Amino acid sequence: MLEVALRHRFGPAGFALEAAFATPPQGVTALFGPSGCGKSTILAAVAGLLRPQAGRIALDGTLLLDTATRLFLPPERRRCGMVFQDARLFPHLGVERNLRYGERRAPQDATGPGFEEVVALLGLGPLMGRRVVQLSGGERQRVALGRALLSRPRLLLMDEPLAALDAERRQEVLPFLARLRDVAGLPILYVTHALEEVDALADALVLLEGGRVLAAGPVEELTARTDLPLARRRDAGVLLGCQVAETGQDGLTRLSFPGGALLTTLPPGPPGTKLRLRLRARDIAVALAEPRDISTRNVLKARIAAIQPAPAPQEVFLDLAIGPSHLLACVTRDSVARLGLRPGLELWALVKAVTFEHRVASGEPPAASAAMG
Ligand SMILES: Nc1ncnc2c1ncn2[C@@H]1O[C@H](COP(=O)(O)OP(=O)(O)OP(=O)(O)O)[C@@H](O)[C@H]1O
Repeated sequence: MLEVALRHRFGPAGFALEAAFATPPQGVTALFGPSGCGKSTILAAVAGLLRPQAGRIALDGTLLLDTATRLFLPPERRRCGMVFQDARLFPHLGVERNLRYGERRAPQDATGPGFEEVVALLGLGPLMGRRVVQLSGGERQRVALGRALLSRPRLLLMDEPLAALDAERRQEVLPFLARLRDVAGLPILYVTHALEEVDALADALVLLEGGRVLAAGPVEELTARTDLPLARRRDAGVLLGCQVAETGQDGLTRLSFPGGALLTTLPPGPPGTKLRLRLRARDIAVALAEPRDISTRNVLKARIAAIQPAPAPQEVFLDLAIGPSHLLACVTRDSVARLGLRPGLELWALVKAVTFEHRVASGEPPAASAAMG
């Protein structure tokens, strides 16, 4: 677990950071927020590249920084692997020698995946004989991930590692990042602007604004809250953990979640594959009676748990309970009045589309949208 508590101001009237959060012991914690909210500053402080005016940082109980006792571990003793937006490989060295550089930085007694294992994990075999200039942006990032992992870090810090890539390349690298997350068994602090990356990779989220933490916790929990900036986005909606139940003869795949099931058109993997669905609040409608003779296949029995304000004054969020699971639907206040919607009311939720993200290291395409209409 990484524990971070920081206070820092750049100059008397400059940007002020005051942030505290803790990450789970393994998996990706995304630092998410608008430009200039302090994400990279936090990463720099954790790496030891910035000495904050006040703070304490501990990794699995070991102090990296404690300004109260003037403890400041230099960057090279923190055992943080870093991956930046640009791969920062040594251009004059080939792929293998870049990777070996990482390996040489690993402490003698450190445990972790070996050279061959990392090469296989990140699909680097075919790149081995190449020079850095002969690599695509996505390939460079994969080598940078390998180099970071081979230094056997205790923590990985990633500063927008996909931001410099086009959409196609991002999709190419995402599954490798997911594999690394699942195999490395380390905490990964991951700075991003892209919700798509949060959906695909993050276990926990730290939402930042103006140098402060607005909220921190499991991604599923934070995406279900209507009081956070995430709810103001067009793609606002809950993330729902699902499992592939079966693929029927009709070619539709049944995904089960606690309390219900959804049908999708895309084949998201063999039975048992775990996925995470983003159910956008704008893609969910409600009906008082079970709708018949409509094209929407995903019609779920639900109960209104709460009605909460939405960003637009003429709209609200319905918090819909389906067994133990919750969805958010965005409807107009006019619909609330016309249908007499109120907490406790049972109704039907019509899910018009889902976006799903693979959560398992599989090498399959990580993200896709499926409309079932
Ligand atoms: N060395 C510095 N001196 C003065 N101000 C700084 C310094 N480094 C960063 N800042 C300011 O601190 C604020 C936070 O910067 P930071 O890079 O942490 O934001 P960010 O959330 O990572 O932004 P982005 O998403 O655009 O990369 C910004 O207003 C920036 O201008």
